[in-house]
Amino acid sequence: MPHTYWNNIVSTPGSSAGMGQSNQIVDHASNLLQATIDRFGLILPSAVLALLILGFIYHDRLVFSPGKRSGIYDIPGGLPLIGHTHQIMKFGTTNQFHRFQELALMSPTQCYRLTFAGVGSMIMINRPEYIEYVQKTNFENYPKGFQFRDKLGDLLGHDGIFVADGDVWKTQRKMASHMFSANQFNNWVRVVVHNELNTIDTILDKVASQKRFSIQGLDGTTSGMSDAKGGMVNMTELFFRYTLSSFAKMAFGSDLGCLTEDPASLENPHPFAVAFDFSQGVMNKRFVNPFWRILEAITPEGARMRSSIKLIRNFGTAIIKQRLVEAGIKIDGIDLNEKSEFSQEHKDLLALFMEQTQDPEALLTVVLNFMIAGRDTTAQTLSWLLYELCANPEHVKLIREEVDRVLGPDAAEQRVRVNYTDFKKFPYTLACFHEAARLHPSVPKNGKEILRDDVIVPQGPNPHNLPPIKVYAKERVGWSDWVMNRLPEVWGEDADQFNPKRFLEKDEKGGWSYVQQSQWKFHVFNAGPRLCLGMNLAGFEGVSFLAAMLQKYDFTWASKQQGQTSDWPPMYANSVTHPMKDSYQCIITPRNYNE
Ligand code: HEM
Repeated sequence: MPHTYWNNIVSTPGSSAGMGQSNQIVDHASNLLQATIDRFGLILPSAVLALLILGFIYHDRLVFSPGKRSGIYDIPGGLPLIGHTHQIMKFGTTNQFHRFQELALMSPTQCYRLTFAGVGSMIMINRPEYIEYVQKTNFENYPKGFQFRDKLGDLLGHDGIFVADGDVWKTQRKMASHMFSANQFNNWVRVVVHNELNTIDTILDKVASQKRFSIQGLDGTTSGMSDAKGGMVNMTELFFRYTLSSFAKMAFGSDLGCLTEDPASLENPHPFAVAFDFSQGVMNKRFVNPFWRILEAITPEGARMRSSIKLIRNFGTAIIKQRLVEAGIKIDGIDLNEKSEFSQEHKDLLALFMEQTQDPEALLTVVLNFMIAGRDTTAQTLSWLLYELCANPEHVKLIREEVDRVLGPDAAEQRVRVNYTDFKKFPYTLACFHEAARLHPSVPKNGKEILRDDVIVPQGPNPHNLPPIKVYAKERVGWSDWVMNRLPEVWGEDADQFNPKRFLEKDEKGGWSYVQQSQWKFHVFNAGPRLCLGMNLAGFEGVSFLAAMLQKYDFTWASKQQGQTSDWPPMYANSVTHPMKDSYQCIITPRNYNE
C-alpha cells in the first residue's frame, strides 16, 4: 500500500509514528486556525463552521426551508443549502408544463415539493381537494403575496387586481364587478362583439372569395389546380385582434384600430401585442432564475424588456389621457376637442374607476391588468380551440347542427348573432370552448403565499384518501391546471384527450344539456372569492365567434407548403399565460354543404 497522508492519520492506533503524525496535523490545524483568527478575527472560522452545520441540517434542501413531512413528496436531487435551484435553472422555462407533469407523476398523490432560491419552499398541490381548502376554506391565510408583485409589478403595477391582496384587491374587485353585473354593460358588450364579428366576417368573406390555386390537405395530398375559392388567414393574430379590439372598446371606450376589414392588416402582429407577449415571457423566467434582476440589468433581453414595458405603458397612458381629458380633467400637453366614439355614453370599466381616482398611474394599472385578462386568455383559448377542431372535425358538425337549430340555418349569412345572455343556449358549442380551456388553460400555473402555519385538509368527498398536509408560514403553495387537467384521477382515463362530451349529457328530448362541473375540478377560471370575473364574457365571445364563423366557412389547417408557420401539433410558448409558440394559418373557404 502506498504510504499516504491518510494512511498516516489512520495508522495503527497507539503506534508512536502514527501518534507523532497526528499530533503534527493537530498542530497544523490549530496553527492554521490561530493564524486565521489573528488575521480575520472569529468571523471567518465561525462562518465556515456555520456553513458546515447548515449544510448538514439542510443537506437536501434550500437553507432555512422547513423539513420533510408526511403527505408531501420531496423531489429527489436537492443539494445542500441550494435545494433544487440548480435543477430549476437547468429546466429553465423549456417545456415547462411537461416538466411539472413529470415531477407530479413521481409522487403518489401528484403533489410534491421543490425548494429553490428566489422562491423558497414551494409545495405543489395539484388536486381539487387541496386547492379548495387554499382558495376558499382558509382563503385569508393564502394571499398572492410578495412574489407576484416582485416579478410582475413593473408591468402590472403593485396594486393591480391580479397581484393585489387584502383591501386593495377587494376595492378593485368590487368596482370591476359592477361593470360585469350592469345590464347596460351587457348591452354594450353585445353591440361591441357583434360589430367586431361583422368586421371579421368581412375579412373572411374577402379571403374566402379569392380564387384559389390549390389546396393541400393535412395528409399532404394536393387537390391540384382548382376553380374553388379560398385563402389563408393567420388565425392566432385574428383572435388576438378580436379580443384586444373588443375588450378595449367595451372596457375603456377606446378604438385601438387594430381590427380592420383589410385582411392584409393581419400579416404583421400589432406592436402592442408583440411587446405584451415578449414581456410576459420574460416575467415567466423571473420565477425560475434568482439572478433575474442582475441579468436583466446587463443583457439585451433586459433592455428589450424595459423598452417593451415603456411601449405598453405609453399605449395604456394614451387611452387614459384621452378619457381624462374628455372628462374635463386637465392633462399637460393634450388638447382634445373631440370625444371618442364610445366614451361617456356608457359606464365602462374605466369610468367606474375614474369615479374613485383620477391618478393616471393608478388608472394605468387598471387598464393593463384588465388588458391581460380580457385579451390574452380568450384569444389563446380560441386559438387552441380552433386547432382542436381541425384535429377533431367531428365536433364541427355538431356545433353547426346546434347553431342551425337555435339561430336558424341562415343566421351567419344574415349576420344574426348570439346574444350576451343567450350563449348558454349553445351547450355543445360552449362545451367545446370549455374543453379547449381545460386542455390548454390560459393560466396554466398559479400559486399563493402562506401567512401562518396551517394544515391543508382535503375538502369534499376525497375519493383517493388524500392526506392532510402540514405547511409553514413563508412557504408557498402552487398548482398547475395544465397538469391537473391531464390527471386520470381527476378527469378519467381520457383526461388528455379533447372530449367536449365530458361537459354534456343527453336531455329527455335527446338534445345536449351542459353539465356544470365543480369550480375546483374545472378550475381554469380560478375559483372561490377570486373566481374569474370575465368567465361569462369569455364564453360569450367564444360561442359567438364559433356560431358566426363555422356556419359560414370551412377552416382547414394550412400545410407547410401553403405557408404554415406552426408545427402540428402546436407547441406552447412559456409565459405567464398560455400562448402558442408560433402563430398558425388556416385556409378559409366558403362552407361546403355537401360534407
Ligand atoms: C378563457 C378565458 C379566461 C380564462 C381561462 C380566465 C382565467 C382566469 C384565472 C385562472 C384567473 C385567476 C388568476 C390569478 O389568480 O392570478 C382569472 C382572474 C380574473 N379574470 Fe379571467 N379568464 C378568462 C377571461 C377573462 C376575461 C375576458 C376577463 C375580462 C375582463 C377576465 C377577468 C378576470 C379578472 C378581473 C380576474 C381577477 C379576479 C380576482 O383576482 O379577483 N378574465 N381569470
